[in-house]
Amino acid sequence: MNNHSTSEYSEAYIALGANLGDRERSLREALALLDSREGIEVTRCSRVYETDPVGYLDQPKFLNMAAALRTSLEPECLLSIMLETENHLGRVRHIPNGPRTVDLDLLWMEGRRLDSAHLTLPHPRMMERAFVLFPLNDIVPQDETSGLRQLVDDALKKLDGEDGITLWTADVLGGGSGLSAN
Ligand SMILES: Nc1ncnc2c1ncn2[C@@H]1O[C@H](COP(=O)(O)OP(=O)(O)OP(=O)(O)O)[C@@H](O)[C@H]1O
Ligand SMILES: Nc1nc2c(c(=O)[nH]1)N=C(CO)CN2
Repeated sequence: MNNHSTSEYSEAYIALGANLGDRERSLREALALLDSREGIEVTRCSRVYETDPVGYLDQPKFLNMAAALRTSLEPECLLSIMLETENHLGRVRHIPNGPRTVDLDLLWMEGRRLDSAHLTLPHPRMMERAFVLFPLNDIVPQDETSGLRQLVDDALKKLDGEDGITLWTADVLGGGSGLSAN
Protein backbone atom coordinates (compact mmCIF):
# COMPACT_ATOMS: atom_id res chain seq x y z
CA MET A 1 0.00 0.00 0.00
CA ASN A 2 1.18 3.56 -0.60
CA ASN A 3 -0.25 7.07 -0.08
CA HIS A 4 -2.32 6.86 -3.23
CA SER A 5 -4.15 3.70 -2.23
CA THR A 6 -7.60 3.23 -0.80
CA SER A 7 -8.63 0.18 1.22
CA GLU A 8 -11.17 -0.84 -1.45
CA TYR A 9 -10.34 -2.84 -4.54
CA SER A 10 -11.85 -1.87 -7.90
CA GLU A 11 -11.95 -3.54 -11.26
CA ALA A 12 -10.31 -1.56 -14.06
CA TYR A 13 -10.06 -2.27 -17.78
CA ILE A 14 -7.13 -1.20 -19.92
CA ALA A 15 -6.33 -1.31 -23.63
CA LEU A 16 -2.87 -2.13 -24.96
CA GLY A 17 -1.49 -1.40 -28.42
CA ALA A 18 1.93 -1.86 -30.01
CA ASN A 19 3.17 -1.32 -33.56
CA LEU A 20 6.95 -0.82 -33.33
CA GLY A 21 9.74 -3.29 -32.52
CA ASP A 22 8.88 -6.66 -31.02
CA ARG A 23 5.15 -6.05 -30.58
CA GLU A 24 4.39 -9.31 -28.75
CA ARG A 25 7.18 -8.75 -26.31
CA SER A 26 6.08 -5.18 -25.58
CA LEU A 27 2.56 -6.35 -24.74
CA ARG A 28 3.84 -9.18 -22.56
CA GLU A 29 6.31 -6.96 -20.73
CA ALA A 30 3.79 -4.19 -20.18
CA LEU A 31 1.40 -6.64 -18.50
CA ALA A 32 4.17 -8.21 -16.42
CA LEU A 33 5.40 -4.78 -15.28
CA LEU A 34 1.89 -3.66 -14.31
CA ASP A 35 1.25 -6.92 -12.48
CA SER A 36 4.49 -6.49 -10.54
CA ARG A 37 3.42 -3.12 -9.10
CA GLU A 38 1.94 -2.84 -5.64
CA GLY A 39 -1.82 -2.43 -5.75
CA ILE A 40 -2.23 -3.88 -9.27
CA GLU A 41 -3.12 -7.43 -10.22
CA VAL A 42 -3.74 -8.41 -13.85
CA THR A 43 -6.74 -10.73 -13.56
CA ARG A 44 -7.83 -11.40 -17.16
CA CYS A 45 -6.34 -10.89 -20.60
CA SER A 46 -8.13 -10.80 -23.94
CA ARG A 47 -6.97 -12.50 -27.07
CA VAL A 48 -4.55 -10.50 -29.22
CA TYR A 49 -5.70 -8.93 -32.50
CA GLU A 50 -3.70 -7.57 -35.40
CA THR A 51 -5.34 -4.35 -36.56
CA ASP A 52 -4.93 -1.85 -39.37
CA PRO A 53 -3.87 1.59 -38.12
CA VAL A 54 -6.71 4.02 -37.47
CA GLY A 55 -6.32 7.81 -37.56
CA TYR A 56 -2.77 8.17 -38.80
CA LEU A 57 -2.63 5.60 -41.59
CA ASP A 58 1.01 5.62 -42.73
CA GLN A 59 2.33 3.33 -40.00
CA PRO A 60 2.67 -0.43 -39.37
CA LYS A 61 -0.20 -2.64 -38.21
CA PHE A 62 -0.85 -2.83 -34.49
CA LEU A 63 -1.22 -5.69 -32.08
CA ASN A 64 -4.07 -4.77 -29.72
CA MET A 65 -5.44 -6.43 -26.64
CA ALA A 66 -7.23 -5.58 -23.39
CA ALA A 67 -6.81 -6.62 -19.77
CA ALA A 68 -8.80 -6.48 -16.57
CA LEU A 69 -7.01 -5.35 -13.42
CA ARG A 70 -7.88 -5.61 -9.76
CA THR A 71 -6.51 -2.51 -8.13
CA SER A 72 -6.44 -0.68 -4.84
CA LEU A 73 -5.12 2.47 -6.53
CA GLU A 74 -6.93 5.67 -7.32
CA PRO A 75 -7.37 6.20 -11.10
CA GLU A 76 -4.78 9.01 -11.35
CA CYS A 77 -2.18 6.84 -9.64
CA LEU A 78 -2.99 3.88 -11.87
CA LEU A 79 -2.67 6.11 -14.97
CA SER A 80 0.68 7.45 -13.83
CA ILE A 81 2.00 3.88 -13.39
CA MET A 82 0.70 3.09 -16.88
CA LEU A 83 2.54 6.12 -18.31
CA GLU A 84 5.71 5.10 -16.43
CA THR A 85 5.37 1.63 -17.93
CA GLU A 86 5.03 3.06 -21.46
CA ASN A 87 8.16 5.15 -20.90
CA HIS A 88 10.08 2.21 -19.42
CA LEU A 89 9.33 0.22 -22.57
CA GLY A 90 10.71 2.99 -24.75
CA ARG A 91 7.65 4.88 -25.91
CA VAL A 92 8.50 8.20 -27.55
CA ARG A 93 5.71 10.59 -28.61
CA HIS A 94 6.33 12.06 -32.09
CA ILE A 95 3.08 12.07 -34.07
CA PRO A 96 -0.46 12.19 -32.66
CA ASN A 97 -2.02 8.74 -33.24
CA GLY A 98 1.37 7.68 -34.60
CA PRO A 99 3.57 4.61 -34.11
CA ARG A 100 4.48 3.46 -30.61
CA THR A 101 6.32 0.59 -28.90
CA VAL A 102 3.44 0.38 -26.48
CA ASP A 103 0.34 2.42 -25.68
CA LEU A 104 -1.68 1.86 -22.51
CA ASP A 105 -5.11 3.45 -22.18
CA LEU A 106 -7.24 3.36 -19.05
CA LEU A 107 -10.68 2.55 -20.41
CA TRP A 108 -13.00 2.06 -17.50
CA MET A 109 -12.95 1.91 -13.74
CA GLU A 110 -15.93 0.57 -11.88
CA GLY A 111 -18.03 3.45 -10.55
CA ARG A 112 -15.59 6.18 -11.67
CA ARG A 113 -16.35 9.10 -13.95
CA LEU A 114 -13.67 11.75 -14.33
CA ASP A 115 -12.86 14.64 -16.61
CA SER A 116 -9.62 16.26 -15.51
CA ALA A 117 -6.71 17.74 -17.45
CA HIS A 118 -4.87 14.40 -17.32
CA LEU A 119 -7.55 11.76 -17.17
CA THR A 120 -10.98 11.22 -18.69
CA LEU A 121 -12.99 8.19 -17.62
CA PRO A 122 -14.52 6.32 -19.31
CA HIS A 123 -11.94 6.75 -22.08
CA PRO A 124 -13.66 9.16 -24.51
CA ARG A 125 -12.82 7.29 -27.71
CA MET A 126 -13.11 3.68 -26.61
CA MET A 127 -16.62 3.01 -27.93
CA GLU A 128 -15.81 3.98 -31.53
CA ARG A 129 -12.67 1.87 -31.79
CA ALA A 130 -12.99 -1.69 -33.03
CA PHE A 131 -9.39 -2.29 -31.93
CA VAL A 132 -10.55 -1.63 -28.35
CA LEU A 133 -14.04 -3.18 -28.50
CA PHE A 134 -13.07 -6.59 -29.90
CA PRO A 135 -10.54 -7.30 -27.15
CA LEU A 136 -12.78 -5.81 -24.45
CA ASN A 137 -15.63 -8.03 -25.60
CA ASP A 138 -13.43 -11.04 -24.78
CA ILE A 139 -13.03 -10.17 -21.11
CA VAL A 140 -16.08 -8.24 -19.86
CA PRO A 141 -18.28 -10.89 -18.22
CA GLN A 142 -21.93 -11.26 -19.29
CA ASP A 143 -23.03 -10.54 -15.71
CA GLU A 144 -20.81 -7.46 -15.29
CA THR A 145 -22.91 -4.97 -13.28
CA SER A 146 -21.24 -1.55 -13.63
CA GLY A 147 -22.72 -0.95 -17.12
CA LEU A 148 -19.67 -1.72 -19.23
CA ARG A 149 -21.11 -4.95 -20.71
CA GLN A 150 -24.15 -3.09 -22.05
CA LEU A 151 -21.99 -0.29 -23.49
CA VAL A 152 -19.73 -2.78 -25.26
CA ASP A 153 -22.70 -4.70 -26.70
CA ASP A 154 -24.33 -1.48 -27.97
CA ALA A 155 -21.07 -0.17 -29.44
CA LEU A 156 -20.30 -3.46 -31.21
CA LYS A 157 -23.72 -3.34 -32.91
CA LYS A 158 -22.90 0.12 -34.31
CA LEU A 159 -19.54 -0.93 -35.79
CA ASP A 160 -19.32 -1.38 -39.56
CA GLY A 161 -17.85 -4.87 -39.42
CA GLU A 162 -14.62 -6.68 -38.82
CA ASP A 163 -12.56 -5.00 -41.53
CA GLY A 164 -8.94 -4.53 -40.63
CA ILE A 165 -9.01 -6.81 -37.58
CA THR A 166 -7.69 -10.37 -37.45
CA LEU A 167 -7.06 -12.69 -34.57
CA TRP A 168 -3.35 -13.07 -33.82
CA THR A 169 -2.87 -16.73 -33.11
CA ALA A 170 0.63 -16.80 -31.64
CA ASP A 171 0.82 -17.44 -27.89
CA VAL A 172 1.77 -13.91 -26.93
CA LEU A 173 1.34 -14.34 -23.18
CA GLY A 174 3.02 -17.73 -22.95
CA GLY A 175 6.70 -18.25 -22.33
CA GLY A 176 6.46 -18.37 -18.54
CA SER A 177 4.84 -14.95 -18.15
CA GLY A 178 2.26 -16.40 -15.76
CA LEU A 179 -0.48 -14.62 -17.73
CA SER A 180 -3.03 -16.30 -19.97
CA ALA A 181 -5.86 -15.18 -22.27
CA ASN A 182 -9.40 -15.01 -20.78
N1 LIG B 1 -8.50 7.39 -19.99
C1 LIG B 1 -7.26 7.73 -20.34
N2 LIG B 1 -6.30 6.79 -20.58
C2 LIG B 1 -5.05 7.15 -20.95
N3 LIG B 1 -4.62 8.42 -21.09
C3 LIG B 1 -5.53 9.40 -20.86
C4 LIG B 1 -6.87 9.10 -20.48
N4 LIG B 1 -7.55 10.27 -20.31
C5 LIG B 1 -6.66 11.25 -20.56
N5 LIG B 1 -5.45 10.75 -20.89
C6 LIG B 1 -4.28 11.57 -21.20
O1 LIG B 1 -3.95 11.44 -22.56
C7 LIG B 1 -2.56 11.74 -22.67
C8 LIG B 1 -2.04 11.33 -24.03
O2 LIG B 1 -2.11 9.94 -24.14
P1 LIG B 1 -1.49 9.22 -25.40
O3 LIG B 1 -0.29 9.94 -25.90
O4 LIG B 1 -1.30 7.76 -25.02
O5 LIG B 1 -2.67 9.38 -26.47
P2 LIG B 1 -2.88 8.46 -27.69
O6 LIG B 1 -2.85 7.04 -27.23
O7 LIG B 1 -1.91 8.85 -28.78
O8 LIG B 1 -4.33 8.83 -28.18
P3 LIG B 1 -5.70 8.30 -27.59
O9 LIG B 1 -5.85 8.94 -26.24
O10 LIG B 1 -6.71 8.75 -28.59
O11 LIG B 1 -5.60 6.79 -27.49
C9 LIG B 1 -1.95 11.03 -21.48
O12 LIG B 1 -0.75 11.64 -21.07
C10 LIG B 1 -3.04 11.16 -20.42
O13 LIG B 1 -2.75 12.18 -19.47
N1 LIG C 1 -5.19 -0.13 -35.09
C1 LIG C 1 -4.89 0.81 -34.19
N2 LIG C 1 -4.90 2.10 -34.56
C2 LIG C 1 -4.61 3.06 -33.63
C3 LIG C 1 -4.27 2.70 -32.31
C4 LIG C 1 -4.24 1.33 -31.97
O1 LIG C 1 -3.94 0.95 -30.81
N3 LIG C 1 -4.57 0.43 -32.93
N4 LIG C 1 -4.00 3.68 -31.40
C5 LIG C 1 -4.11 4.94 -31.73
C6 LIG C 1 -3.93 5.99 -30.70
O2 LIG C 1 -4.21 5.56 -29.45
C7 LIG C 1 -4.38 5.39 -33.09
N5 LIG C 1 -4.65 4.35 -34.00
